[in-house]
Amino acid sequence: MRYAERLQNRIAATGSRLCVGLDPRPGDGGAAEAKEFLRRVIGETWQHAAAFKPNMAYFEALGIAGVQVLEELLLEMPKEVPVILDAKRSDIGETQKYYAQGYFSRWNVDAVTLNPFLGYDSIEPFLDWEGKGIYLLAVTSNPGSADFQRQTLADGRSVFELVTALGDRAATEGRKTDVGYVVGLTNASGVFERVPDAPLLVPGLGAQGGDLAALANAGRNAPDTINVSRGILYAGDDQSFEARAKVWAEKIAVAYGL
Ligand SMILES: O=C(O)c1cc(=O)[nH]c(=O)n1[C@@H]1O[C@H](COP(=O)(O)O)[C@@H](O)[C@H]1O
Repeated sequence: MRYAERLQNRIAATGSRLCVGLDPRPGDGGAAEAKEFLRRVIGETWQHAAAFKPNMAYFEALGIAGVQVLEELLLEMPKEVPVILDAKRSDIGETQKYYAQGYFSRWNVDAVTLNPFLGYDSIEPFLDWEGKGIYLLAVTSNPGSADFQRQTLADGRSVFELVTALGDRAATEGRKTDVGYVVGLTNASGVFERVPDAPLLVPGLGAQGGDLAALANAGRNAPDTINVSRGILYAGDDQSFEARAKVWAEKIAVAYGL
């Protein structure tokens, strides 16, 4: 089964497009504390999760022990929930082969985020993996997305459309891996309608203040997932992880008109 189909099935089974971001910020307890914390988060939220998204940075920051925690958690995660590894890798094709092998084969994650700046040959090592997906950074949620991504080219296209052209090329070539895009909710104005069919990973909700109204009436049918990390892990209210995930999943469903 292709990645997009698997994700679509998960969304249909749960009625949720919530992607639970796994970005731990432990105290003095370090990697061991992060592991126990994330075990609780995963155990309480998975039934409301269309996907989980661990971001490599938060594990690498804890050193080898942190990466080991990620490796162990990947083995423990409920098999029903696709895992998007947020790695944002970018390198020459020869090196990317090893990232692809590490993530798709050794760790067996379902999808990864990639930075497309090095062009098509840099993503090619990720394109022939049955059942896997990649998300290319198209319009990110930070203010700097205006520096390159939302600039307009002489022919009227936006720079991010050069990114979506890479996915179109992969589809035309009949590659096995599904190509989706990262579109930050905070900068999504005018973007959703230009990528009608691709699966989107949409961060920026919660702590970054993205407005779900940007999704309403977008008329999307693709298997999009909307990420919330701090809004579930560190909301600073007296709610459980489960209650927070449920509320976000419901808000997203309403915005999508599910
Ligand atoms: O690729 C991403 O997931 C990503 C892209 C982007 O444009 N903006 C963005 O915030 N992210 C990631 O999404 C998560 C957002 O976390 P919260 O702001 O805590 O919900 C972090 O892991 C970010 O690194």
